[in-house]
Amino acid sequence: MAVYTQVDDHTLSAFLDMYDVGTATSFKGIAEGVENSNYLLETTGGQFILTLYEKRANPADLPYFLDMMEHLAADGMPAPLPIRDKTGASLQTLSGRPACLISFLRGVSVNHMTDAHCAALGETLAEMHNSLQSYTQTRPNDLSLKGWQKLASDTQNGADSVEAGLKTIIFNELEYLASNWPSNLPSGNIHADLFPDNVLFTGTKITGLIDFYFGCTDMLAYDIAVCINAWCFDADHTFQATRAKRLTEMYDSVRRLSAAEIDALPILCRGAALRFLLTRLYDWLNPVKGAVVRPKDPLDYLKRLQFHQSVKDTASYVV
Ligand SMILES: Nc1ncnc2c1ncn2[C@@H]1O[C@H](COP(=O)(O)OP(=O)(O)OP(=O)(O)O)[C@@H](O)[C@H]1O
Ligand SMILES: N[C@@H](CCO)C(=O)O
Repeated sequence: MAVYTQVDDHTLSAFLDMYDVGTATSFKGIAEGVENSNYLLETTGGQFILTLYEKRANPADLPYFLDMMEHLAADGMPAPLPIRDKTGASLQTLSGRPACLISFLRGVSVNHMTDAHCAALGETLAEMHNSLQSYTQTRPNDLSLKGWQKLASDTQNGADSVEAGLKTIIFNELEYLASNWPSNLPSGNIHADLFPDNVLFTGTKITGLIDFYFGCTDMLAYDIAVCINAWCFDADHTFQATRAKRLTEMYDSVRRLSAAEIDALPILCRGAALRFLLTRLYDWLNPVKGAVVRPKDPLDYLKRLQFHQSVKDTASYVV
């Protein structure tokens, strides 16, 4: 359960006094998520999510994430709106942690992804990228090549205990990516972790994009590659080409993909697969003491990586 920091009623009421949101009528910890403590809060003024940022969040990055959400929400995108307190600040301190109140978004995340969900995702992702063109803050992607190299070193002693030969696979892939990683593709601010649990749907309409805490400045097409990995494989790790094609087709209908971006999709998908393989491997080998949440299986992303390595041309991903 992702509630690491408990907030008592007295502390909550003093916190809410700083805002114009009324008084609490319901306050419950949310079980999903692993990074931060999240509460669902209902007040006489509406429904909100209260997040307390835990140790892995770098406080210096929080204004970038919150302003990104605010920019998107102000532009009509289905992103949470950080609520400003009576002094105009959206970042606060609560129970010794940086904390923020954001608007509650309706919708449910899907476990069974369909072509229609992926089409909606492609369209919304492109709209988000277009909107973020006018978001002027930047944040380097610390989970790109350099970050992967560090994670590979940090996990090299344990990798083969998870799967024989995994260490060699990781280092060979890193060498390939380091020599071939694209550098001249259109870039901007991206979500970088738009997994199904971070997208809320009502039917096949997207009503929420959440969890912007890996947001960063990188190649826009890398965000598509993250989504292809997260949305276009079945539970048995079989690639679902039609889903990927609907995703890229609808993306392209909103923001035209250049030939260079399309050509780069196979390598970007390899990089994105390695990113989640490495972070999951690190978490698998370094479980947090007392955590109830089970680490996610790194090998899901080894299978995706191996699929992308086998791809001969971009026809697998685009119409
Ligand atoms: N604005 C929102 N509107 C509705 N529900 C939300 C909102 N923000 C978060 N949630 C709910 O809280 C849960 C956890 O949120 P989030 O994914 O941001 O947490 P996290 O600890 O950063 O998770 P992760 O492990 O995915 O990084 C979500 O799965 C969702 O159920
Ligand atoms: N979405 C990630 C966790 C947060 O980065 C994963 O499934 O591995």
